[in-house]
Amino acid sequence: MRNKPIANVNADLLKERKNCSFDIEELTNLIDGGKNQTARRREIENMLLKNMPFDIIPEECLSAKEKYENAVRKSVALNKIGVELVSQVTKAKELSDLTLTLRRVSDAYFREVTPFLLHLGMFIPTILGQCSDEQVAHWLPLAMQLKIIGTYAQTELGHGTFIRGLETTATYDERTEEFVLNSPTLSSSKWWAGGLGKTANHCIVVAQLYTKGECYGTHPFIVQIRDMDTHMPLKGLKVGEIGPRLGFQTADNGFLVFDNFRIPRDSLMMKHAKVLKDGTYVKIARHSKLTYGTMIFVRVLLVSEMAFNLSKAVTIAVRYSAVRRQSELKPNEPEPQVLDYLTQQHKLFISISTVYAFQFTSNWLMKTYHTVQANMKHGNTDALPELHALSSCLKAICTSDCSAAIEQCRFACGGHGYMISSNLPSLYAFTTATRTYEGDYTVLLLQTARFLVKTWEQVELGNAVTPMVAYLARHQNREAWDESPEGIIRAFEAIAAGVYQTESVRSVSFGQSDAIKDVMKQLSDLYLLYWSLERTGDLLTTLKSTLGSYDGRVYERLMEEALKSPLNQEPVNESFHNEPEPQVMDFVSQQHKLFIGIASYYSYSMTALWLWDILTKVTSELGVGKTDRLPESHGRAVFMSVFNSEMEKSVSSLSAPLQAVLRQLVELYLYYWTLEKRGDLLLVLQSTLGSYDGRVYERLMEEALKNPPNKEPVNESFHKYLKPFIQGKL
Ligand SMILES: CCCCCCCCCC/C=C\CCCCCC(=O)SCCNC(=O)CCNC(=O)[C@H](O)C(C)(C)COP(=O)(O)OP(=O)(O)OC[C@H]1O[C@@H](n2cnc3c(N)ncnc32)[C@H](O)[C@@H]1OP(=O)(O)O
Ligand SMILES: Cc1cc2nc3c(=O)[nH]c(=O)nc-3n(C[C@H](O)[C@H](O)[C@H](O)COP(=O)(O)OP(=O)(O)OC[C@H]3O[C@@H](n4cnc5c(N)ncnc54)[C@H](O)[C@@H]3O)c2cc1C
Repeated sequence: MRNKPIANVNADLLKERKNCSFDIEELTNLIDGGKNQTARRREIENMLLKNMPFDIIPEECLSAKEKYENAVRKSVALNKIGVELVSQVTKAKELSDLTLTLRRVSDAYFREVTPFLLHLGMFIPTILGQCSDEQVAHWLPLAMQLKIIGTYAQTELGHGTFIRGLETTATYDERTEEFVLNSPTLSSSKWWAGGLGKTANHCIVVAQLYTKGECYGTHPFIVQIRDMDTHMPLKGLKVGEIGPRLGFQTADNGFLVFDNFRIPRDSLMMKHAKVLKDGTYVKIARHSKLTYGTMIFVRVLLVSEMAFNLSKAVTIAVRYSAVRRQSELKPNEPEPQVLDYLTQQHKLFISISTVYAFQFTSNWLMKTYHTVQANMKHGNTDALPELHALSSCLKAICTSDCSAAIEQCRFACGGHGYMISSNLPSLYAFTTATRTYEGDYTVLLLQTARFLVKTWEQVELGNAVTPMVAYLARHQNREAWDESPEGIIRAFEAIAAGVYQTESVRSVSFGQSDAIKDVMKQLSDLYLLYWSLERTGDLLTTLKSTLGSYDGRVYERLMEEALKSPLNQEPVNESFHNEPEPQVMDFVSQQHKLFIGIASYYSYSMTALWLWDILTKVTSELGVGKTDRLPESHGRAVFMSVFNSEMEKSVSSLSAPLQAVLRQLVELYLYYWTLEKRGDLLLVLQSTLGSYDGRVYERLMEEALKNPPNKEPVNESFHKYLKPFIQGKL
């Protein structure tokens, strides 16, 4: 059943909806994956609407502590319903649909995120992907029913990207059949894990595994960190909240430090490697990077997360643009809806098509992920490198594009878009973090480049490559392909666009009406055209250069091109008879280049005169050999102040017009360098990362320890909500 129409809807919005060229319900079904899925989603939404507590005071008006407690209160209520619903599900497909629906609907209750995000998004997937069958049988029911609450602690103060550089150690002690966890340095402190600060009582810890005196690299361990009854941190651990951040304010991201903390041998997640009782290390995995599996899974998830978050932002911006009227186009006529401005449409429409590009690609990527997983169950890991490259690339691009597009949506809403209540700032804060976490943007693109370069080598050797990269061979036959980074990136953009094109066409090819097909085709074309224009430079398949041609016929080509110029098609241009061409001096960009040169000349001359006076004094006092080069900013300050004061002294006797010109030059010099060097001018950095002494990790930890949530070992929401929930008494 469709949702009931709401009374008192803005007339402009009603008008826009009336103008829609297709059946909205049909598109809704397409997005949900079918009529039944739409009906099921609405059923769950309605049930949650009836049972979930809403905020009385807006989340953003609460203190950090209250925000966290409020988030726990709502998470517990949501998870109670979620656990109940999950227990009724029998099929894997139903479970994944349900999880997706819960994830989507949960956003109605959290402007920020739930402290359970890592439990659901990484703890459970890691149990599934890294535990042996017996371990899954033990841990999964506890995690699914939220009898335990977990997180994923891989990143440390000193290392996030370079996983092999992690410093936390897990040393096997065969006498007691335990691993001993240690954080040997400050930089080895675990940092960032969501839910770790106050909420989780279990944690997946990634540590360097040592047994019989040998290091076997990083491995995941499942570790209890807090007492199940009192919630107090266990002995041998220091755990807390890392402090305020741009977004994720209710995710209680935490730190964790180990001091000879002992855990049983079977805490090692043993799907891909085991340590026997006597300390013998046994490798099971056929591929050395299978322990990185959860990261691939979350990167795949993030493509759909970006589609969802951008869809919210662009819905907000489009609706508001229909309601908002601004500016007088014609006297005495009503102000137009801002949606009618072409420039506004330019901001919004590409975001709409991007949402569909992401969603279709995400559906396809998830299917690909499951196919590769199924093959790996039978021992075939051949497709893993490509899945890694593909998920890395798509995750990097979609998270980056999504936060940029949300920023555009905010711009499209003018000043009101800056209000927290518009939800656009929170959406931006959430998505901009995704560009960094689960693999930094640049780093992941470099992983993809590495794969492409290797593929390219195979192509050159004439070896077969997978269908997804077969175009590399096609390119090679047609023309000399540019193997520069731009060329590689361009090739991957072509893949992403290709997937979208084929998937969107495939998805709309059955059942759907012509009206929907038309709209989808338009969106698809818009996405392709937009990016073709954005990346015109990358799309030029030859260098298109007279100077860089393969045959080196530089002068011949220059002349050939010159003769093609339309100006050369007539011997005398009509401007000879009519208006003269402007002098280049009249172009502002030319003035920009020249005037600062003139101002600098005066500045240097004045400073030179002044410097000459003091030079002898300085050299005799310090000795020429000992004087260091002046830092750039100091030099610039000298130029400015001398120019300013010396100019004042010298201009007083000059005529008024010349004085005015010279004063303008002083101002130009000062303003130019103020703008050029504004970064250096911010003297008070107020930053843990940018302090003069470089004590980055010490300062991060000092700040974290000052954090109010760390003043009490157990937050009261544990006794009020978490404990009764975990113990089934709520
Ligand atoms: C209500 C319902 C809710 C439902 C859930 C909702 C979910 C919502 C979604 C959000 C979910 C959770 C929030 C997440 C919060 C954030 C969590 C985190 O950030 S966890 C930490 C993540 N950390 C990273 O991603 C680190 C990034 N670094 C790396 O991935 C790697 O270190 C590296 C790839 C950069 C390099 O690794 P390294 O070991 O140094 O590799 P080498 O250079 O030695 O070798 C490269 C070699 O390995 C291949 N490789 C690398 N990675 C993989 C992989 N994952 N799989 C397969 N192969 C891999 C690579 O291709 C090279 O191969 P060669 O053959 O040698 O070329
Ligand atoms: C909101 C949020 C939540 C998080 N949650 C978790 C969590 O739950 N669990 C967890 O374990 N972690 C978590 N993280 C940590 C996250 O995974 C890391 O911050 C991320 O992987 C980036 O690593 P880094 O911080 O070490 O950055 P760095 O690697 O130090 O990056 C700094 C700069 O160096 C560049 N750089 C680094 N290496 C290279 C290279 N090889 N080539 C070129 N450039 C390079 C990067 O591009 C970047 O510009 C979270 C982070 C955030 C922001």
